[in-house]
Amino acid sequence: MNFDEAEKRVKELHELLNRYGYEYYVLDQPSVPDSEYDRFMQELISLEEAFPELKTPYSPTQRIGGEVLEGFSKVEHSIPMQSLANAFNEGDLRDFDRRVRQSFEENVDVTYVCELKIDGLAVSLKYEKGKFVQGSTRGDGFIGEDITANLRTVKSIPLQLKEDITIEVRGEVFMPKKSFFALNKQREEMGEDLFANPRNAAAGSLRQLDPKIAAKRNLDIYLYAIGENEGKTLQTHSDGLDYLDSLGLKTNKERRLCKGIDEVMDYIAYWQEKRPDLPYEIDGIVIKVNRYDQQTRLGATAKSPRWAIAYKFPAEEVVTKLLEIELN
Ligand SMILES: NC(=O)c1cnc(OC2CCCC2)nc1N
Repeated sequence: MNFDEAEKRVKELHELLNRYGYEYYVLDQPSVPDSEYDRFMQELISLEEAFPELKTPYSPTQRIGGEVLEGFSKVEHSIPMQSLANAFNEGDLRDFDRRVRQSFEENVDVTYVCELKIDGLAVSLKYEKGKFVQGSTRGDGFIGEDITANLRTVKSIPLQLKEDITIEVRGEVFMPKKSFFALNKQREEMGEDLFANPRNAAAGSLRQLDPKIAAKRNLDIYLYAIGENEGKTLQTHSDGLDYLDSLGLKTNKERRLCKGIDEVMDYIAYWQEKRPDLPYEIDGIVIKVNRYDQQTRLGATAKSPRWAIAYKFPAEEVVTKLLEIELN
């Protein structure tokens, strides 16, 4: 095979492997057996060995970096990553809804987007012309740490978007419950300290200086906000999440548009009940005003947006928590 044929085949394999990876890790609906994916990956590795100039940082073979980092450099968030104010009961939620509605002329309808509050680590992902170029932790909301090498190992984070646009997105990296229990079982057998919960396990994994360790931790992600966006102009948060889906980014499908606070209450009651059946941990529900123009009107305090609030589930009884761990 000459260089031109190899170049053409490498491009085909990038597209195939990115598509199969997306189906498997983002949609959870693989269209081919793992053996076919592995065969194409092996073919790409061989071609990159035979033609090194065809190996690019965006190749699916390059998810797991080589070197162990000395440390993490700092990253400034051009748009601060805000934190959420908390609500602990129905009264807090109705107060929030009243404050929102009173900020507008009488009887304007406010639609909310309700999302599961993933209990993980908030991160920012930057894509330039469709390529994943930088990932960072939230840090203090203004300055975070560059953990690009570790985030590249998260299989549900695409190295290449379906559109060649420049966009910054935010989301939560988490460790599924099953992976958490398996990791702690392994650490127990090795006489190592156990992680207290999946959130700590995810945070500890992303703090590893060696990407090969992060790569073994089965981390996953749900994106839930857009920062800088040179792509499509959007009117609502719900459209924003659908846009992220269209780019090949992973969003949580349990989100729901709620017309008014009573529907929000129904959604919360449903998930308070169904929460133990989820394959990942959530610590509450995030409620956001859907229309971006209404979000802008509401603005933010020094720390948190006035157009969103986190309803926190009451801390579970330790007994049920331990039982849950045993039963899973
Ligand atoms: N842990 C979560 O699942 C989560 C956290 N934060 C947000 O939204 C913040 C981001 C921008 C202002 C509100 N949404 C979420 N789903």
